[in-house]
Amino acid sequence: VGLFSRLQAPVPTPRTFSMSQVSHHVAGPSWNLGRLNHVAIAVPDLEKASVFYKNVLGAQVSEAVPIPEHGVSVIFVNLGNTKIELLHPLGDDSPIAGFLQKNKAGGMHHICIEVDNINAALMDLKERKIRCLSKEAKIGAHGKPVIFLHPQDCGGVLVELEQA
Ligand SMILES: C[C@@H](C(=O)O)C(=O)SCCNC(=O)CCNC(=O)[C@H](O)C(C)(C)COP(=O)(O)OP(=O)(O)OC[C@H]1O[C@@H](n2cnc3c(N)ncnc32)[C@H](O)[C@@H]1OP(=O)(O)O
Repeated sequence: VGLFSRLQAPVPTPRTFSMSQVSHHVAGPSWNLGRLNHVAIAVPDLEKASVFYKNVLGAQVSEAVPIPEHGVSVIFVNLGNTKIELLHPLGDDSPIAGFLQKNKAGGMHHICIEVDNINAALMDLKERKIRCLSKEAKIGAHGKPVIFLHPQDCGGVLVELEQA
């Protein structure tokens, strides 16, 4: 609720965020929200999903990349202005195993939005009682620091923030 009510609150002085070519309103006192980095989709069969995006939709699709620190294997689908991340569980306690148990056919798992200062975002969101799912930022799929925000505090959507 906090994140959304804050985004809807009147913004006194719109400023631009130089990382992106698009103008964005100020997201907080010391950090700014940027582009949509990716939409992540959990899939029960990575190979099948890869074939769908590559051969049926004609997208540019990477090889599968194991990311043991996050308990997932990932395939990146390049869409030009953003990416789709196809996620499959890796290891015994993958954070997406439960999601796939509940959503057998797979489904949209999270969105990832860039920020210009992940540590400032983390501190600010904690103060606003938005639950961050790790104590500090971890290195994400693109080699940059990321944090995840609890879906129950973000309108039912698991939100990842990535340092741009
Ligand atoms: C490589 C990296 C990257 O991109 O950089 C990645 O992708 S790593 C991608 C994988 N890593 C992560 O997801 C890390 C952050 N995720 C987590 O810490 C966890 O998965 C949670 C989001 C806290 C969910 O934990 P867990 O599955 O144990 O709990 P749960 O099943 O009891 O779910 C608690 C509540 O959240 C909801 N819930 C669970 N997963 C959800 C999701 N993906 N989207 C929206 N809601 C979700 C459940 O329906 C439930 O709501 P109700 O209580 O209303 O029924």
